[in-house]
Amino acid sequence: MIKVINLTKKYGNHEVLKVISFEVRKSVIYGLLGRNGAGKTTTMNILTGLIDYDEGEIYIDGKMLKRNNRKTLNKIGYLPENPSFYNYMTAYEYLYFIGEISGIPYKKVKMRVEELLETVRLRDYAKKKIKEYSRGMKQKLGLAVALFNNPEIIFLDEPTSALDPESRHDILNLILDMKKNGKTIFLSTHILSDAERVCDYIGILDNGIIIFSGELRELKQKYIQPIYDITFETFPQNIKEKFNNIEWIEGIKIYNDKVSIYVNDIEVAKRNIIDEISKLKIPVISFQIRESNLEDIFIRMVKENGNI
Ligand SMILES: Nc1ncnc2c1ncn2[C@@H]1O[C@H](COP(=O)(O)OP(=O)(O)OP(=O)(O)O)[C@@H](O)[C@H]1O
Repeated sequence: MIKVINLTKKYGNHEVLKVISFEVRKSVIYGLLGRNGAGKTTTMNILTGLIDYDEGEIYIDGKMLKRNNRKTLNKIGYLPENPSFYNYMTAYEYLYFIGEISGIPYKKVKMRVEELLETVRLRDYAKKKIKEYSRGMKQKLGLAVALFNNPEIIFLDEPTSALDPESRHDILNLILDMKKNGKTIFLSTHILSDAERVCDYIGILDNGIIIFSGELRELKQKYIQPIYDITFETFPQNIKEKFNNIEWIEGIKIYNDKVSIYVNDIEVAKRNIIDEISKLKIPVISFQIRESNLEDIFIRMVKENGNI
């Protein structure tokens, strides 16, 4: 559905996209991951025809984006990171306005507005002024706008960032519904747990290149690694220093009193970990083993790419 070949983009001397290639199949959710400033929004803006690129080729549903702009862009809906609306309008008025500027006959606009309010579950708030909307409601309205022309591909830039957990949950469910309806969804995010929940495919953008593009399942299988999560009663001073030279420990991550120990030889670890922890002489509150999640894998891959 989307094919990007050797795409490059510079701002002055800053090579934001050094050379990136990836493919997105029809009716899947593809998540583009990267740290702040990695070039996610730049990629989105290029793929939605908002900004130009330097070199490379982009195909949307088999048609080259540059040569066939208007026709190709009709297949696309876009929800930018910070959508702006006319805040003095109600959602009804705003969607009617979008219908009018899209050149759709009035009767059809009315039907479409009703449908969309239902789809994004805003019907009960449709007569409220947008300025009174929460961020989550504004995102839903943004989704309705992106869906207005019934596009085949929907681009969502950081759709859940800055939302509270309940609104995030709502938006993720709407994204899953869109996939069920056959849409192809290309989203960018740095909330890795959200990507893990909804994405079938993942692209990791780092230092101007795509260091992985493929199935999330495949990525998790490739990077499967046991991790011990341990919560201590007090901050474990010097744990890094003490555990650094242990061969079967690959890395340690500390968040306050919680420590994650990444292990490369589980059999040796099972026999030795309790011993090593007891040497610290700090009371342990909880102790469990788990497999790596997308966040663990992301950090490891970016580290291997030389950026941490
Ligand atoms: N119009 C511009 N002119 C010059 N530099 C720009 C421009 N837009 C973006 N950049 C730079 O390009 C890099 C990539 O920016 P981009 O917004 O694409 O990153 P991002 O991955 O979306 O980050 P974030 O998660 O913070 O939104 C950044 O270093 C940014 O400062």
